[in-house]
Amino acid sequence: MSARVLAGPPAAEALLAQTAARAAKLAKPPHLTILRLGEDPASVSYVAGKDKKAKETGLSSSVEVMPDTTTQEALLSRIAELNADANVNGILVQLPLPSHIDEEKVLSALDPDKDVDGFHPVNVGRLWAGHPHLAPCTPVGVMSLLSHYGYSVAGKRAVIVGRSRIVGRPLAGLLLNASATVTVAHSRTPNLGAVTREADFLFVAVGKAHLITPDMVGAGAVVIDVGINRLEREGKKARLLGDVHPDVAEVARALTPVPGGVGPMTIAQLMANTVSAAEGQAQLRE
Ligand SMILES: Nc1nc(=O)c2c([nH]1)NC[C@@H]1CN(c3ccc(C(=O)N[C@@H](CCC(=O)O)C(=O)O)cc3)C=[N+]21
Repeated sequence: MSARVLAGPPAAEALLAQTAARAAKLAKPPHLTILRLGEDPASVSYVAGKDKKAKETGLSSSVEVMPDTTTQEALLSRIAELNADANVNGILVQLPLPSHIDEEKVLSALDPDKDVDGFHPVNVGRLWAGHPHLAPCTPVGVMSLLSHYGYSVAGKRAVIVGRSRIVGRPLAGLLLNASATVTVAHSRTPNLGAVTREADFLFVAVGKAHLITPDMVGAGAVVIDVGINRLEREGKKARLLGDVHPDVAEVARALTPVPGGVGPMTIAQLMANTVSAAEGQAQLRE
């Protein structure tokens, strides 16, 4: 048996088409401002991808690059200006930030209604209270990938490996809101395989290449691989490896590939969140 491949691009295209239609109904195209500090190559490439996709989706976007020596004070004051600018609907501060900057402070400084990453404590609270407005792009993208391929998690056992702010934690909230029975495993979980084998839906977001091997997956599980591990190669493009070993395809019912699985959904969901932010702001003005 070989698992069904849950490809990201077709699901992302469907979400982008819906998002473009919503954007077109607004008085003007929603605007996303992306702040990037420094020249980390992965950040340069991700930010360029987001900017390009925004424009392809009929949104307006701009990228502001600040030096990696930017002080926290200067960054916070730019964020305050963007918060106050009625022409800016969404703000994204590309992570990771340079080590002299307090990430929590920066993320908490965003206007929660412009926080398209969904990392602000108000948005975390909305998610866990069961009524999300802007929730983190990767986990929301995972939920829409599942529904695109016809899967419902209601009443099913969902196991998440990883408890990050960006993926594990918010995914737990979303799955709970969708009526799954949710377990969050992490680096201190003893006998991880015994926990993951119980999953009907297994989500892995740890950042350890090929952590999940076939013996850790129950027959017929749906496996979502959120890991992106860069394997640098001499003189060649880095190879991307997931957190799930490809041989898991021999036991799982369905599996997302890396690359070409969850990654494209993250970007598509960022566009959807930008439109949601603009819609929310238009309602507040009514
Ligand atoms: N404030 C903030 N918000 C983010 O959402 C955010 C961030 N910072 N920092 C970095 C991570 C990473 N991230 C990805 C987005 C798309 C792909 C993606 O499209 N990946 C492709 C392959 C891309 C490639 O070839 O490198 C794929 O998996 O098929 C991956 C990773 C968003 N992030």
